Amino acid sequence: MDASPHTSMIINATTDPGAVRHAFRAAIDAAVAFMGATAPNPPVGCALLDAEGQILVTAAHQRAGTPHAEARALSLARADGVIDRVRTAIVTLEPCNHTGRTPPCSEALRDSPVREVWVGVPDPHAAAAGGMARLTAAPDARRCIVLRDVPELSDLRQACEDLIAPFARRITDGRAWITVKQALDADGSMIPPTGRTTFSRPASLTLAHRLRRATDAIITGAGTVLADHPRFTVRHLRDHDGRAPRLLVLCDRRGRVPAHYVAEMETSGFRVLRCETLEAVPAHLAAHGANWAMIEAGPGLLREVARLGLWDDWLTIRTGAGRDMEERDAKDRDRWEVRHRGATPLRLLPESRGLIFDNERMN
Ligand SMILES: Nc1nc(O)c(N)c(N[C@@H]2O[C@H](COP(=O)(O)O)[C@@H](O)[C@H]2O)n1
Repeated sequence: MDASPHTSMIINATTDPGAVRHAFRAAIDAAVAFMGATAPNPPVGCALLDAEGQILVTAAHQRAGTPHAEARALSLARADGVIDRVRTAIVTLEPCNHTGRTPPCSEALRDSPVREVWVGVPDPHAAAAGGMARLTAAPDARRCIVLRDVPELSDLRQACEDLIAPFARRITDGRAWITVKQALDADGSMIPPTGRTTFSRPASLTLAHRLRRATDAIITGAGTVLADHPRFTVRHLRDHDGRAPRLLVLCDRRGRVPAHYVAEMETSGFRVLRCETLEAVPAHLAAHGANWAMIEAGPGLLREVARLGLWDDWLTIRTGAGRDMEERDAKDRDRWEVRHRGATPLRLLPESRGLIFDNERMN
C-alpha cells in the first residue's frame, strides 16, 4: 500500500506503539460515549500524551456547535496545567481545517506544543478535511501518521472507520446509515406471548436501548404504533444529557397514526417526520442531519426494507424461547446475529462487542 502523501512512516514516529494503541482505545471509547449526541457531526475522540506516552487528557466531541474533540482536549490540558507537557495527539478523525460552527482544529494543534499527530481516518467531508496537509506544511511542520499506513494497528483503523461509518455515508451518499433491529422467538415470531411486552433477555434489552441511545433517528410503521403505542425511550441505561431532539420517522402512507400520538412524541423530545415512501427515508433523514437511524417496526415494514435493500446492518436478536415462556431453559441464551457490509458502528456498542463475535460470553 502506498504511504499517504502527508505522512511520515511509523519508523519516524517518536511515540511508543504500545502507548499509541492504548491511547487510541481511550480516544475511541471517549467518542463512543457520545454516539447519538453529535449529529450532524460525527463522534470523535482525542487523547493527548506526554513525551513518555502517558495519557494526560482524553476528550470527545459532545454536540454540534460545541468544541471539537481536539479543541476540548487542548483546553482541558490548559485547565489542568499540563499543556506544556503535551507532545502527541491521538485523534480518531483527521483534524478539521475549516471554520464551520467552530474554528479549525489544525490551527489549534499548531498553536500547541503537540509535535506528533496520529489520525485514525481521513475526514470524508471535503469542506472540513485538509488538517493533515495543514499540520505537515512548513514552516513548523508537525509529524502526522495516519493509521492506514500502519498495518499493525489495522484493528484500530477499523474501529475509527466504524465510528464514522454513518457520518461518512451521509456525507458521501446523502443517505443516513440504517440499522434494523429485530427480535424473533424460537418459532420465528416477532410477537410476544399474550400478557408480555417482550421475550428478550435483559442483556438484549440493554443492547436495544444502547442502540436507541447511539442513533440519531428511529424509523417505525403505522402498524407498530397502532399495536404497541411505543415511546422509544432510552431505558436500562442513561440517555445523553441535553441531546438535540431525536427524529422519529413515521411510515404511514394511509394516515392511520392519530394526531395525539404525534403530539405525545413531540412533547417527549422527538421531532416527528412523515415519509410517503420508504425509499425516500434514508435521504430524507440525511437532509435533516441524521447520520444513523434504527428501524423498530413490524414484519410488514421489515419485509419492504429487505425487498428494497434499504439497510446497512441487520441485527437479529433470537431468543431460545418458543411460544411457551415457562418451558424456557434457564441456561437458554438469546443469540445476536448481525449481517452487515464492511464497517459497522454496531461493533462499537459495548454490549454488542462481545456477543457479535462470541455469543457464549454474554447473557
Ligand atoms: N477532527 C474533528 N474533530 C471533531 O471533534 C469533529 N466534530 C470534526 N468534525 C468535522 O468538522 C465538521 C463540522 O465542523 P463544525 O462543528 O461545524 O465546526 C464535520 O462535518 C466534520 O467534517 N472533526
